[in-house]
Amino acid sequence: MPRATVDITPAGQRPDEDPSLAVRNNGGAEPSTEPAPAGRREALLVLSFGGPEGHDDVMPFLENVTRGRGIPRERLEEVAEHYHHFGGVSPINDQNKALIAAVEKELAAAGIDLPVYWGNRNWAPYVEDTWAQLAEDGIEHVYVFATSAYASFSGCRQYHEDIARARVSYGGGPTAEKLPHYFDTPGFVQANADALAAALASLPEDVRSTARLVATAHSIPDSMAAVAGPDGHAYEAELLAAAERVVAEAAPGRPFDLVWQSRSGPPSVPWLEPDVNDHLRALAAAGEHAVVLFPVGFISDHLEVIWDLDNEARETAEEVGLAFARAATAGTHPAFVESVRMLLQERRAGGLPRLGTNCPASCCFVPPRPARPASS
Ligand SMILES: CC1=C(CCC(=O)O)c2cc3nc(cc4[nH]c(cc5[nH]c(cc1n2)c(C)c5CCC(=O)O)c(CCC(=O)O)c4C)C(CCC(=O)O)=C3C
Ligand SMILES: [Fe+2]
Repeated sequence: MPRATVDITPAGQRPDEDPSLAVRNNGGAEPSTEPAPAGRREALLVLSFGGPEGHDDVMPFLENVTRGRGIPRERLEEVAEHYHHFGGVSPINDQNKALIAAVEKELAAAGIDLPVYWGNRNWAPYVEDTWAQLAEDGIEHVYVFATSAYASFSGCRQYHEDIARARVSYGGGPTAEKLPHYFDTPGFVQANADALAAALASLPEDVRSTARLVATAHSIPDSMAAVAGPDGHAYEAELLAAAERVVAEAAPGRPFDLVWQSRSGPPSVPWLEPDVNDHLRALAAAGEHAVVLFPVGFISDHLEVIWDLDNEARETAEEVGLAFARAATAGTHPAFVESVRMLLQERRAGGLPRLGTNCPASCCFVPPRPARPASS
């Protein structure tokens, strides 16, 4: 089922240029430093990407993802094949359910009585439907935990827009605030560091101490990277900071590289480089014997991890003779789950937003592509 679209920002206009848009964009409100008022009915909303649940869902899902974003048809067909390889089912939905179950348990254990809801941008349960449920359940305020740890249009602003679209489609509902970026929380770092250490330990003993550590994240267009975060380029900066902390924890003193995966878009548009596969070839050519990839850019082992790394990158490594291991993502690691609880608690207590890790409601803004006549 393709979802209905609601334009919340006129083409080319930043959401902060028109006060009425700012009101409608309350979901993306500036992070507050007020403590939660006593008696306010609150909830946590896990807001994610969504993924298909079977073969027939794949194309409508991809059309939702890429609507208006100028991704060539051939790329869609290629990506559809990746999903069909897994029965048309993305693992991301089960992973989100597992995260929600773990967070519910964590909150209950800490004596925090707060319901947890789930909504997606691109597939059921759509955030618009979840929003109606929140409103009907009498929830007055929602803390939004987006399943991306970083700044960028795709990982941050677009989630603000999802909230705004849901509010517009319902005609109101709870107020909301997006929890800060969490790439540098101790629990996220610990989860990734434990996974990196385990992946290193899985390599043959003779290459363990020399294996090259390679962090990966989703490539984005250069133009999107340039406007990520309040001063631009925050996506790359935050990824570098996260990878540095993970390596400092798991393999102190060892060098690492940060490279990019899963690029789409037409070849004429520049995206962040180098691509992970090109990088593996370059490492082999430079005489390296082994690599450990750690996809610090993602929080679960969804399709772009299990296909683009476990399949494509592993194959490239084999071709060029590199021993290969891939570290797990944070998933439901207890330290990560604890960090989610702490983010929430900090905010409810009125703690200062963590400096440098909050996007104002207007940042990461990428003007929509101008409408083009449909080509037949
Ligand atoms: C930064 C970033 C994240 C991390 C932040 C976050 O997690 O939000 C992310 C996550 C994800 N991306 C995902 C899937 C896809 N992304 C696509 C397309 C794109 N991603 C982009 C960026 C990112 N993407 C961009 C700039 C595009 C081009 C289109 C556009 O400008 O918007 C396409 C279209 C086909 C293609 O071209 O690949 C698909 C199918 C899935 C679900 C996987 C599953 O099903 O398990 C997840 C979690
Ligand atoms: Fe993506």
